[in-house]
Amino acid sequence: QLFPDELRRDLRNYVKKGVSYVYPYVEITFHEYQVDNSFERSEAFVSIERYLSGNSSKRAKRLKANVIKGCKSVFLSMDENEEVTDEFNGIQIWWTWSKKIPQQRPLYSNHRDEEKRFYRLTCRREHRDIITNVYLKHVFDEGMAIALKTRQRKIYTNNKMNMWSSIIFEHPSTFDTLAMDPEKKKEILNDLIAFSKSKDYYKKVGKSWKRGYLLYGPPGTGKSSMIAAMANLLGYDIYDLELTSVRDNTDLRKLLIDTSSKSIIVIEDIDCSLDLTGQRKEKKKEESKEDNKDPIQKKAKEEEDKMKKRSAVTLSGLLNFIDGLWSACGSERLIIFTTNYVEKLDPALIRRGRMDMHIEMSYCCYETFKVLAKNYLDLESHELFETISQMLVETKMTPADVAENLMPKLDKENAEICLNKLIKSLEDAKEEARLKALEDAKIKAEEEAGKKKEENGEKEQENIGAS
Ligand SMILES: Nc1ncnc2c1ncn2[C@@H]1O[C@H](COP(=O)(O)OP(=O)(O)OP(=O)(O)O)[C@@H](O)[C@H]1O
Repeated sequence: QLFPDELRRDLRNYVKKGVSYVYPYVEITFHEYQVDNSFERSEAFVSIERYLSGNSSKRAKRLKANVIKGCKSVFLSMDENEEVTDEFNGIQIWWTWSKKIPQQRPLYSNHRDEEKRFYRLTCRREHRDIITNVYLKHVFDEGMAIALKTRQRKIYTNNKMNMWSSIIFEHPSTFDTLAMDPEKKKEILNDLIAFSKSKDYYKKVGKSWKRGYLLYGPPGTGKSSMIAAMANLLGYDIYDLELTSVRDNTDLRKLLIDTSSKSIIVIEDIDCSLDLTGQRKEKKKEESKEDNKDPIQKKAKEEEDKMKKRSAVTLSGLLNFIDGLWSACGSERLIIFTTNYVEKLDPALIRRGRMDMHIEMSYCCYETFKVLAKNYLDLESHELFETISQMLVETKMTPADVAENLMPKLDKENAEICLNKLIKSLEDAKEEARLKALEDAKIKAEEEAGKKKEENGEKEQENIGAS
């Protein structure tokens, strides 16, 4: 008690210095909160926690189990004062988790004033450089990768306040369940995997790390299923952008900035979203054609136009969104457009470089059918396959319609009943197509006859005028 405070402090410092002189180890401490009044956990601490969760669950004897918000599995971490050993390039590293409780508690304290949690890394002094320059980067990268792998993925959509709102994304579609030509599927799969591993390549060629896909084809051919399969393959979030709800280009840019890396930005049915079709010059011509349309079609067109007019996003705004300067914020991103009418789109929007890969999702072929039969009926072959194969050549049916027929509706519906149901549907579709072709031919003939009559009438008028 008589020993003065200053002397005690000096003495402690000298002892520490003396010990560190002979102590062959270096210690680095990572606190949970870098600044005392910060509410955000330090990124380094969180990464170490993730990294050690895999490591410590194998080696530590006492573990804590937590369920973390946004994480899909139970998270294991080492318990207090537990030590685990890690090895990196033949070097041993020791990690401990501990906490300090201040002796004097402030009057108004929160939980972080009470205990200060930290990880401590210990390594031999001669390894200091490799640990600080290489090992720690490895720990942070691994921690980040584990966080991405174990997080709950989300699907976002833009709301009226021009912000993203999200729910957990749990679509079951994968490349195994996706029915399409196997060669094409393999090509897309390889392209995606190559993209996800090309960080350094994109840096080398001076391009931001993103890729555009255009998915086109009739409704029900699996465009949305393909997007879900892509997201599941790469572990990306999805941002489903509803362009008609975006007021103008500034709002579009804001939404872009608010997206995260490792994500897919989707604009579905882009031909219906905005007046971006590049056919504005032909509008007048089209308008005269509109007058001849039947009232229901006309009304639908008017509704579509009204939706488009609500937004002031322009084609150039959208092009900037895809590959302007702002698009470089964030990385590892796919931009996907889907459309049922690829010919309606402005060529500038879908040129290579913007939409790097154009993928046609088409009507069901035999290969597509075989995947669906395997998925829905667990069938790899059947005597009716031959008949179906021939019918699919003659009749156009979307995979969605084929799938609907293959799905057993009642318990008593077995595979054969479902296949026969499909055959009946294909026959009906074939007959329908035949009748429609006849009807179209009749209309065309009538139109041509009408045109001829008009021309003859005009000629007669001219002759009368001349005479
Ligand atoms: N190629 C496919 N592989 C597997 N299932 C498919 C495929 N195409 C369609 N389906 C089935 O049909 C349903 C509808 O398909 P999906 O929504 O992916 O089509 P789409 O082309 O996006 O249609 P739309 O253009 O109307 O949005 C899916 O839920 C899926 O069950």
